[in-house]
Amino acid sequence: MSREIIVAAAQMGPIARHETRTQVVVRMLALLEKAARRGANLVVYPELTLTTFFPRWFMADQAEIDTFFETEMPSAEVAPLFARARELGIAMNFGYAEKTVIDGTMRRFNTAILVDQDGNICLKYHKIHLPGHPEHEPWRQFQHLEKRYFELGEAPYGCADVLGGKMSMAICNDRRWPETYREVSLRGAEMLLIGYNTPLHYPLAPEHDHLQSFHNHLCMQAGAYQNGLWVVAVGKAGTEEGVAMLGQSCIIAPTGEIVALASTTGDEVVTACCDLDRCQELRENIFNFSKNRRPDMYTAI
Ligand SMILES: C[C@@H](NC(N)=O)C(=O)O
Repeated sequence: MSREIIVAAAQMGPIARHETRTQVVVRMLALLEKAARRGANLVVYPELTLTTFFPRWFMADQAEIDTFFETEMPSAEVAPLFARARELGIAMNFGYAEKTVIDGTMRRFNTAILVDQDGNICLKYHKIHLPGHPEHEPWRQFQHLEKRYFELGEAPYGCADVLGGKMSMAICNDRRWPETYREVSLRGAEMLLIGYNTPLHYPLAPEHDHLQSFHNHLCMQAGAYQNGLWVVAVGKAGTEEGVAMLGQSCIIAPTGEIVALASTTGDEVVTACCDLDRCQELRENIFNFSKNRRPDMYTAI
């Protein structure tokens, strides 16, 4: 089997609060068709793809909060996306807010799924680094209440065999942590799929606002290179409900080079042919873990 796959980063422009899941799926389908015309085998969408980034609002009413959550996947609204991707033989990754019963308890997670080319969900991930704050903080221009609306994921990063390669997922803030890349790399991942929603304004350190796109690429390019894996990073971009969100969705080679980069902040597909064997360029050389890594010396972690 060929180790080259064509990957599409399907950036989404803003999604308004009033937009329905059905309207969003129409946009996702348009991106899927565009990716298919470019021969894509895998399409990657943003974090919380199906709705606006609702943690920007404080809501006290759980029934209102739950309108942003999915209780089944594929839901009736998302089923046409699954059906079309399966028909085209395309695997996909997207994020959504998940409400699910585990051991008799209602749980809520910021979730990503990997759907294989036959339409089966082969990997699910619950975000483990939840940014923001749990209480209403009116001094902020907008809220970031992920710590209020979601619970921390309790399972480590997973890895699945898809399209002849080993794929892992992470979500948004996870990409800033070096442990994320090392964890998935040690678990064998050759490609890491990341969706994000990143406001350009960071209320805790506004003096860094101008560095958002630099920090975005800095951590992912370093993570790709230091672990010898492909990174596919896809944002929900543009001005969403008055909040400017980072675009710059990209595909990064194991060398750390950006090989595809979105140039708008709207719905846009960028593609790259990714040879999974290129991971060996790093893993057999400078980052040959078994030969050169010194975990016995890293006692602080
Ligand atoms: C602010 C935060 N957003 C997110 N959705 O996790 C990040 O980009 O790190």
